Amino acid sequence: MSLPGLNLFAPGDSGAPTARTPAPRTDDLKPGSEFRFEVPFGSSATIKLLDTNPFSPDGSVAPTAELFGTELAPNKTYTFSGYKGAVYTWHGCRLESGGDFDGEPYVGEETPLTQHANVHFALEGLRSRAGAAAARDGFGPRVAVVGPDNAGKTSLVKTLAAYAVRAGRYPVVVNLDPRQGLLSVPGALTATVVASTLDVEDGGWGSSPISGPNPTPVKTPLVYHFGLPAPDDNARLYRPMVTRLALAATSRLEVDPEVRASGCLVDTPGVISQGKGGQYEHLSHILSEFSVNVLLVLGNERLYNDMVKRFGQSTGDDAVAVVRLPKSEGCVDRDESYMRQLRQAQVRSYFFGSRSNPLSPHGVMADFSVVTIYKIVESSSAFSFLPGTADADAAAGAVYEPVTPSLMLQNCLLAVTHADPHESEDAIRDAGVMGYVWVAAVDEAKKKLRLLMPVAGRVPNKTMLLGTWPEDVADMVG
Ligand SMILES: Nc1ncnc2c1ncn2[C@@H]1O[C@H](COP(=O)(O)OP(=O)(O)OP(=O)(O)O)[C@@H](O)[C@H]1O
Repeated sequence: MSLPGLNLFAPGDSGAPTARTPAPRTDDLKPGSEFRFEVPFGSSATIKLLDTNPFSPDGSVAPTAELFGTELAPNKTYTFSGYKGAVYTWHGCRLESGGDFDGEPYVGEETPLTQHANVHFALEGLRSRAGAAAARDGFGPRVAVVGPDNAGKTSLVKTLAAYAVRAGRYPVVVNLDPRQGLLSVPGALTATVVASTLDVEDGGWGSSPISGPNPTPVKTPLVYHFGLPAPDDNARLYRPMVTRLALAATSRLEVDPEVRASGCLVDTPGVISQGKGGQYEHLSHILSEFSVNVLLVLGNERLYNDMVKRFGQSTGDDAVAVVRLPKSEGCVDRDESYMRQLRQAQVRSYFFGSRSNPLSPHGVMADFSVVTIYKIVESSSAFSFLPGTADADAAAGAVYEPVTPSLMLQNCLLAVTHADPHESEDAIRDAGVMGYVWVAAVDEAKKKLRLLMPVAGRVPNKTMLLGTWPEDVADMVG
């Protein structure tokens, strides 16, 4: 399905077993245990749930297994590449696995899944109450997950979203962490109504509609492009974007009673849980904009105490239930080289899809004169909600600067917004993203850009944004 000459996957990532592939192994998982595994980028490994439960000799209990809340189908082979995760079983199961794992997979018996399931059932209680009160504008739980980097926040959000979908709910899942994308590229902040099964293999969420058929129903995220790695890299941009996403999420909750009763699940960046240099201000902004009433704190006892002191004291409609959950023993620290590969893989899969759902991007030529590009400016100046700060904002400078196309754009990702060319900064910021293009080549002599677009057609006459995050992705087109 790919265009001739385009590399569909990274070199070595063909999906075929390599020469050093060890023989398949089988593992019997006791009820309540999980199979933890890591697969490097450029390799692949498979996992299959066998149709037999060694812990139910009379066959009365069917084997079950799930990956971050989404059930595996028996006898189906799932293929993973550049992945770290765990298959959990409630009732016991036998797994067959093979391929190029990073180290030996192992079975862990200490998992916090029971607590996570209890949180799900508590949220279900709130949703049922909200559903019963839907005629009276009952809102389901608005949940935010906080904790340091690699504490398992995204995994918890994924698990709770998957359980909610299995219970017939339609939660709005919000990603406020620009370090990695959720149904979009890194640098994007997104809100998505998750109404269908999550995809087990492709990063665990599924895909957004771009082109071609899809094995799992697509999800349509609302996207704003922040384009920098951390909220503090431009708080004057981050906070209004959070407000904008919260408005969009709230209006979605308002118009649809089923979404309203399901509530929302908000994933936050680890850095804002550090409490240093006003980081809690970001958190407090997120909680108030999304009217969060359930705050899940992962791992850290000090953070939990801070959260209770700061947010757990209010009563009545503003009350926030602060709940501490243990960090999973399985959570793995991801080093910078892994994170970089993950970002690059997310950008590649935006254009080329995945092994199970390949996509066909299109190359187009565009004149320098038909593109309007702004660079997202890094700025450490603080954001303030105090009155009379317009002058301070003006003194802090622009958040977007016009860019004249040049070789510097080569290999860069550009966010195509809904804003017309030369609209105001606020209009561009609030416009949302219609899609992304990647700059394959720049011909300064002929004043032309060669762009890779996910769909065929002309380059939209809209404002494009260039951030420093994610970094350039080279060699996407062979
Ligand atoms: N039980 C588990 N077993 C194996 N791997 C796991 C488990 N739980 C989470 N992981 C993996 O650990 C890594 C970190 O988890 P996760 O992304 O959920 O953390 P996070 O708090 O969202 O991190 P960050 O804030 O840095 O994005 C991920 O690669 C995830 O797939």
